Amino acid sequence: MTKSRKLDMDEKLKERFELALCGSKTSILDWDMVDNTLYVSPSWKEMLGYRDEELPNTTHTWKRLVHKQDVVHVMKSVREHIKKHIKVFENNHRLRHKDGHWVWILGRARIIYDEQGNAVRMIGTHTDITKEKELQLQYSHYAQILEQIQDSVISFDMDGFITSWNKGSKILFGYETDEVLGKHFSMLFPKNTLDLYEKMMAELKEKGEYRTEIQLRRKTNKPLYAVLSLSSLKDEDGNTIGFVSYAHDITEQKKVEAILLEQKNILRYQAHHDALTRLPNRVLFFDRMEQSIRKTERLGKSFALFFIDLDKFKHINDSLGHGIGDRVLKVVARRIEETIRKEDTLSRLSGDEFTVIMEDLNHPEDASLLAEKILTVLQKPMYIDEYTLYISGSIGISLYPQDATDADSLLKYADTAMYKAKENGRNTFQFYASEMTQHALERMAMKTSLKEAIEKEELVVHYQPQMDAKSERMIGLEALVRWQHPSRGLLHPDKFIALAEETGLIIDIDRWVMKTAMKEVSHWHKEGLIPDVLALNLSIKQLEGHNFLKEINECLTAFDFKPQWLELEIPEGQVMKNHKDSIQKLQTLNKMGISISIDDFGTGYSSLSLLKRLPINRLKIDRSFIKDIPADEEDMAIVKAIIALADSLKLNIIAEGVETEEQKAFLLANGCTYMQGYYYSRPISSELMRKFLQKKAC
Ligand SMILES: Nc1nc2c(ncn2[C@@H]2O[C@@H]3COP(=O)(O)O[C@H]4[C@@H](O)[C@H](n5cnc6c(=O)[nH]c(N)nc65)O[C@@H]4COP(=O)(O)O[C@H]3[C@H]2O)c(=O)[nH]1
Repeated sequence: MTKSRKLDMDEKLKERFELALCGSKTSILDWDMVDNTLYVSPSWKEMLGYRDEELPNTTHTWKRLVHKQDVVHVMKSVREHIKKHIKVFENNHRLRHKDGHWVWILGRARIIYDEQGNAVRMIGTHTDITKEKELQLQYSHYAQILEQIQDSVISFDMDGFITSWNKGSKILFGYETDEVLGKHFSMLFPKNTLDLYEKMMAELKEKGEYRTEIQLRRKTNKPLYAVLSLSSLKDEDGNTIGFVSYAHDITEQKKVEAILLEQKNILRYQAHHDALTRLPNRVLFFDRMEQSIRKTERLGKSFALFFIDLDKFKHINDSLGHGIGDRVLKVVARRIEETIRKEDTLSRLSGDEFTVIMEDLNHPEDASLLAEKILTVLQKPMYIDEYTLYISGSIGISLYPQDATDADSLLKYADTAMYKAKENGRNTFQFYASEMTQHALERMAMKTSLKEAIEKEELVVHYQPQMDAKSERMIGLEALVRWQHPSRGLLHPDKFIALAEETGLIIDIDRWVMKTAMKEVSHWHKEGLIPDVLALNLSIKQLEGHNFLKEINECLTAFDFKPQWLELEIPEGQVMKNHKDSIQKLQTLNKMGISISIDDFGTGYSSLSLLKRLPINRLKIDRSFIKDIPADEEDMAIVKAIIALADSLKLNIIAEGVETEEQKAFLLANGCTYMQGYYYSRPISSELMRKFLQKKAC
């Protein structure tokens, strides 16, 4: 082959090479080591921002552009390749671009040796790997940052198994990498929070991220609170391939917060409480007043405000000193606190002035009962050191909303009333509206005398017959209590039963009526008279009493009274509030053969389901529905509906308050044959009833 032909071929080969590499980031270099010339393809110069003619094809060109720091290791690699220590030359180095920035190059080449084994030529490629290098550097920086940060960064796969664990995680959780890789991420959560963990993972999977403040678990089990951020890890196509967790330790911050909160609470407590008695002070008192006003207004109820001032407290302070005075105030605070209910608020306004907000007031008289109790506990002797002290208080009471609807006025009025109480001789209470005091005092006097009435046997039982209007035959009699008051004459139950119920005296009254009536009726049976069934009014309080079943059994035995002679009437309004225990008792009584009837039926809105559950034999139509028959069509419709209801529930029915022929006729026409009322007889004394029965027997 001629020399010119060979040169031609070389040129063509180079051209093909150039063509093949065109479009890639790779250029050719051909170093003739004998004459030290360097051929570089135009794309090489282009890669560095130069036109072909701007750079001479000499090794000097490369030397001029290479980074000083890289020259040594490039040349070292070349030498090692020449010596055949490495098969292929491969090296990364930087060349300066015309605009000054550095281009990272991957150089690959091979040495060509002549027959004597001398290196004569080195041919290879230069590839621009700047982007890859930058990415690699960036990645390595991120990896270093991740490794160095103090916070925990953990990744885990879709099934929750840990796939990476940085140094911060070791610090935070105390586990070495090999202790946790492949373990489940949930191991970092306290056992009692695993529910929370499940919820968190569900939300993370749904939304792709989750952030919370949470308690986590260290290897040592020492408390760890962290801000935990979780997010999903995605592949190039956006599919979730796992999750990454970032946890920042806030344990110390939490501790500080807890201390600050405690201090804040202490300061708040101090600002709202009296240091001596630990009761709410004036500030908190007004706050509670506002709350009570809002609540009471919403519920449409009322409350009472008590202003309590100790009588002659100054005297104790002056004569025995403030130390003793303070201890007296503490005792007073404790005694009042133990007397009021939990929902009431006792405050100390100043010195010896206390207030009580008595919530949820049903009757203003309840306030007088509490005032009386407070006065009583205050009067008990106090033993302080060697002293036995007797103190008393004066109480003023104002009522929301009757007296005023704002806190300031209520306090002012209670204060005014308290002064009136002092004027009236101390150790007493006074309502702001003076007629209330009168009323309360009357009721209290009534309560005392009612208590005595039982002991003094001032109560009497009257009986009212119950009739079968079809046959005009007597089917039973209802016992109704009366009070033979020494000064006020014969009092009917409407004057004292409500008070007896409020004070609990109803239990004693009902017990007394039960014994008296059973004894008398049993006697009549024995005499051969036929009183039939005795109906007794039963207060729910009596039914709820622990001994009620025992007491009834004792009466049955003592008076030889057959259970089927007895009927117990429970007012519908009280049945509604009844609970399981009482229903069981009624069932027991019913099984014994005692009848149960619902009194005043139609006034208490009892539900059908309750009626079905109760062991009832009879409904008593309330007399308010009978009163206006036949004038009131609505009442007639109600009575018809009650009769139909009793019919469908297979219950016996009786109407009370029957006074006229028309009422009787209406009831008979509509299927109610049993009646009770003035039409037949008013309630009469036992003496008259006995005569009535005797006449009937003849
Ligand atoms: N206007 C009018 N009234 C009639 C007529 N027929 C009967 N009455 C009255 O209606 C009341 C019927 O008793 P009640 O509904 O059980 O209603 C009773 C009952 O709920 C209660 N009560 C009476 N005695 C006792 C008792 O010993 N214990 C308990 N817990 N409550 C009792 O007091 C309520 C009232 O008793 P009383 O005043 O005796 O009133 C009785 C009776 O006198 C009538 O034709 N016209």
